[in-house]
Amino acid sequence: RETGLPPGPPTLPFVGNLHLLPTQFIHYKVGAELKLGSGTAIVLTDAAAVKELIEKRSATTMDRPPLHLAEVVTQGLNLVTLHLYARRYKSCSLVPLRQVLSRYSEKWKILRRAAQAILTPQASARHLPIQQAEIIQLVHDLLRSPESFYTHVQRYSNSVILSVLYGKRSPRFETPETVKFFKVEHEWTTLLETGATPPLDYFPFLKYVPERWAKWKQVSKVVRKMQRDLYFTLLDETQERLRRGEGNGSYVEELVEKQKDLELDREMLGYLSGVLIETGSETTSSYLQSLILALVAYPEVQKKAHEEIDRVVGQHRMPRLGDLEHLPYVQAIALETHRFRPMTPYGIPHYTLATEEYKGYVIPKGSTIFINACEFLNRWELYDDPENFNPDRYLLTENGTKPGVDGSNLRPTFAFGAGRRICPGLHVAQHTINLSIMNLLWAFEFHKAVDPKGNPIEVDTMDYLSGLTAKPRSFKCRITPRSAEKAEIIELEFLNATAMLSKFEFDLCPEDQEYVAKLRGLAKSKV
Ligand code: HEM
Repeated sequence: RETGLPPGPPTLPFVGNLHLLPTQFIHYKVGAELKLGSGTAIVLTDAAAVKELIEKRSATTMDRPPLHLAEVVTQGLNLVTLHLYARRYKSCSLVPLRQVLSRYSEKWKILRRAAQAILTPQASARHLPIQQAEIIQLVHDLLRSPESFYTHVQRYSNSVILSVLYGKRSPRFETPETVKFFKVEHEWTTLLETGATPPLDYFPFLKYVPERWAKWKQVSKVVRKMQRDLYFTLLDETQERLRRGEGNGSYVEELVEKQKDLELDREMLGYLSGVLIETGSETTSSYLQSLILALVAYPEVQKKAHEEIDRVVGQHRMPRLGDLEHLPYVQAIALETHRFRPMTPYGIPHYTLATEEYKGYVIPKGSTIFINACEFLNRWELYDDPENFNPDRYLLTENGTKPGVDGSNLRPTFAFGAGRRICPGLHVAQHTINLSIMNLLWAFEFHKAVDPKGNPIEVDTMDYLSGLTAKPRSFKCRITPRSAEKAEIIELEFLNATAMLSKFEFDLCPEDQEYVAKLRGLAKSKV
């Protein structure tokens, strides 16, 4: 360990602290500075440090660490992982380094600029009608088969994002696009898991092991093919519909129309939109699964939310986004869920483009920076009883901190990252989240499931899957409609939503067509 670095645990020869990188609950296990192979990783556990280093000094901390697998699989076109120094060109004497660097940062700028097109609140608002119709299907699905809530939520998040991006929805969890997405996502995240491949980014010579001995190279090719098949089929279908004059205002249509101005070639267009499905789908569904888990574990929170929603929205109609400003407790639930179980507990790592100095410590150029949100969002000095799911804290102070404590370095949007890499899907995600919380709590009570002897089955709010995003392991719960009148309203609203949903039901496979027709027929017979 070089002098001047922040303190960290003892290192082993060659690997440094690589062996300490846990695969599960990473956020509870590591401290301030780690040596990863010959590289350095800094773990920020303080909101002031995030504000200073990731926001104010964003120009030098905006990069992502090199991820050779992403290079191989997406050939430098994954906006999330795009590393501005393309290592594979570094030693190439034919192309001057500066030219290569500027080509890469140019590519990132182009992709990011195009992604900003859905970042603005105005642009996101355009997609509200389909988001509003999709939440009605989720509520209807939960009414019909509440035991499948885990996959209903996954279908819903995936369908919202496919509708927003490509104008094409998924009415079932078994809809071919959704099945393909989950298959690709599974293969891709398995490949990226710590330990699944040799540490290629810390020991670059491993990249040159011939394919017959490096299974990861074969798997990478398969994943690349699967991703391209999904991304480019969806892109081609959207372009074809646009040519037929059957556009419905999706994000990709807008990109296609502005393709020249945005300087996007076909490859960039395909990957940009594809990567947005990847980032937008499971983040939102994991958030909603965490929310349901917390609601089951904390019935008193539901009670308060029910009282507020009944007072503002009443019994006779479903909530709309416009109700949100009159529902401070619901807004507090949204924030508390982000604090209680941040979706990316360790953020998505940043990487320094230049050496920085912070509070007397040196952060060398080329350091990976993790934001340990989970640690500082659970600090006893800042929060009252932080291990408790208690939305009331956000009614007392803006950032949920104890009254009298300085919480000015925190921000309610921290869950979406910070600086120049802040999540571009923030507004789309917040609309989905807010519509979901209001409607789920208007319609249902979430209880513990009971075993055959009638005893409640406890839920464990710490039982999460391994990985860099926080997804609760599948759990059991009982979801019941709050009244017979509400159940009837849900059937009626589901029928009324047909007009909007069917605008997004292009080229459905015969099974999907049969499914939506049957579902709507059933709803008709009930109203
Ligand atoms: C609950 C929902 C979501 C959460 C909590 C979330 C959180 C995050 C976080 C923490 C980052 C890293 C920011 C940083 O590096 O500082 C990020 C990046 C990103 N998110 Fe989200 N996100 C969500 C939903 C979405 C949605 C719906 C989309 C797309 C429509 C999206 C697209 C992206 C993209 C493309 C990036 C990479 C940006 C870049 O590297 O320049 N996210 N998100």
